[in-house]
Amino acid sequence: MVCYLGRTVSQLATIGNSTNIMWHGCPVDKVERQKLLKQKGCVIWITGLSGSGKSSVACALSQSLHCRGKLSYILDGDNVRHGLNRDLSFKAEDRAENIRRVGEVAKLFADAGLICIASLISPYRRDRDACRALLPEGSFIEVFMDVPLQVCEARDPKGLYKLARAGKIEGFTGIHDPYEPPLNCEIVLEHSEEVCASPRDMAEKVIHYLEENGYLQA
Ligand SMILES: Nc1ncnc2c1ncn2[C@@H]1O[C@H](COP(=O)(O)OS(=O)(=O)O)[C@@H](OP(=O)(O)O)[C@H]1O
Ligand SMILES: Nc1ncnc2c1ncn2[C@@H]1O[C@H](COP(=O)(O)OP(=O)(O)O)[C@@H](O)[C@H]1O
Repeated sequence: MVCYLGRTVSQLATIGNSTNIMWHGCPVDKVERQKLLKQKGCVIWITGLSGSGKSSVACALSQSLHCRGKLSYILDGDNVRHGLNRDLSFKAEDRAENIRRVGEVAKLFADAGLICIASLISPYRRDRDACRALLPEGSFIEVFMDVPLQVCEARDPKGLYKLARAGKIEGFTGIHDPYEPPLNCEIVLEHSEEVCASPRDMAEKVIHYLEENGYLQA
């Protein structure tokens, strides 16, 4: 029987198209990294329509965590599509692959002990739930930007809704393509005529959740 690093070759695995692979552990693990950072790794997944405020809340949250001496990192859909996911379109299957890849990266960041803030439209429940399943129970914190389409379209900072309405963009979320709101997410950030909260106020609601659930301590 062949051994490698004290492991028998029979522990080789096939994952997808990757054959004969073996997971390597290390004495410095997630627990040690969390002690170093004095926080618990997790994924804060911000989902909502284009223009709902995902990036604004993500930035405000990262700033607030930084002021508390906590290390976070933002995976923003727009930004990730400039590099890692530059090969993906907005067809449903490509959006699914976008979310799958970001979910796997977010899982690695959480394992590194980081507070990973993922802000993507991520319109399909099935894709978001698949990301949730990658993480230990409680480590995937889904945040829904509950902002009506009318408000998002009135904001339209990039003019994309206008282009979509003019037929110059096809398959735009909320206009041509669907958005499936979460059915039981951890946090809902509402913005309506009655409830007007700033990105900072919204971020503080997420901070409160993290404090209450012990993520801001090792
Ligand atoms: N067809 C279509 N539908 C929706 N959004 C579009 C589209 N084409 C380009 N954009 C711009 O891409 C940003 C969304 O990228 P995401 O990776 O978050 O989308 S998804 O999760 O894969 O659905 C999104 O950025 P945000 O406005 O910050 O959400 C848009 O500016
Ligand atoms: N809570 C808020 N109240 C008012 N305007 C907001 C709020 N959050 C974001 N905005 C504005 O809405 C627009 C879209 O915000 P953004 O964070 O880019 O949304 P998304 O990332 O979901 O596309 C921007 O012009 C931003 O300044």
